[in-house]
Amino acid sequence: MATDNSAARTPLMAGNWKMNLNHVEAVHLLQKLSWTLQDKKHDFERVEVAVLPPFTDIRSVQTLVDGDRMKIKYGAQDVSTHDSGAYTGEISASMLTKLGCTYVLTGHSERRQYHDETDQVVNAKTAKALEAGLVPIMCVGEGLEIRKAGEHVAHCLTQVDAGLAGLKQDDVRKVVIAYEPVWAIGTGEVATPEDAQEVIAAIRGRIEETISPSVADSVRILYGGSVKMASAGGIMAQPDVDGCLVGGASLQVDEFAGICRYLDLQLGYSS
Ligand SMILES: O=C[C@H](O)COP(=O)(O)O
Repeated sequence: MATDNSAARTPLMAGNWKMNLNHVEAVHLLQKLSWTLQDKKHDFERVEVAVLPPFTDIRSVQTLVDGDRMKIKYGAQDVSTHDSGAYTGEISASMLTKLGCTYVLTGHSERRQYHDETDQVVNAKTAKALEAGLVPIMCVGEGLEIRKAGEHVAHCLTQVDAGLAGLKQDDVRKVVIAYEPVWAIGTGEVATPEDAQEVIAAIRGRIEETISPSVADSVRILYGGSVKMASAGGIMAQPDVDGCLVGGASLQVDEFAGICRYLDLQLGYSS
């Protein structure tokens, strides 16, 4: 087992807006989120907050974040495996860097499922993101059948191994991994905190074994799947969970702000 170094890993709450919000709605939501968190005196050093808008909103988000000197970070939901050229519809990692993105999702289950992204494609996207100076949030997770068969840990570890294949140790240290059981995404079914801890601890253990204990201690591993304000505290209480990747609830400012403020809410500072 890796040493418990959880205190040294800054929790990350990332809101994946998926294919929602036009650029006007995006600006409105982000302004409201920033005001809400500032009103509540959110400490961005203690819990990092990021939003992942659709590509078409990123320029507006950049202008707002820069103009208002917001501490909220942002990123994209996907990236090309190519650098440039005749790849119609693709967006390169360097284009995202130019727009001030910090993060990019790779291997989200909706990309794997609806766009046939293989582990090899996820690996190539993760490598491209790192090359361009982005932080990949690489997603892994099992479907219901795999969970029912009790093969969820092995399945996720295979995805982790393949997604990180060939990366340098120092690059792996920068990667954020998100464990998202597919059966819990957008369904209202939340994995229990213990379910999340089981897989996330196994992922950390695998990185310790195959890469190094120090990298395993540094890598942030998030949980995603129907996270709400009410469930965030229990999930975050698990020693290996370093944050949440939030879908639906990130479109509701009060819910997402509540998730970002899970520490204050645990302590009873609700207003
Ligand atoms: O990227 C986010 C995940 O797919 C979770 O989505 P959800 O919170 O709507 O279940």
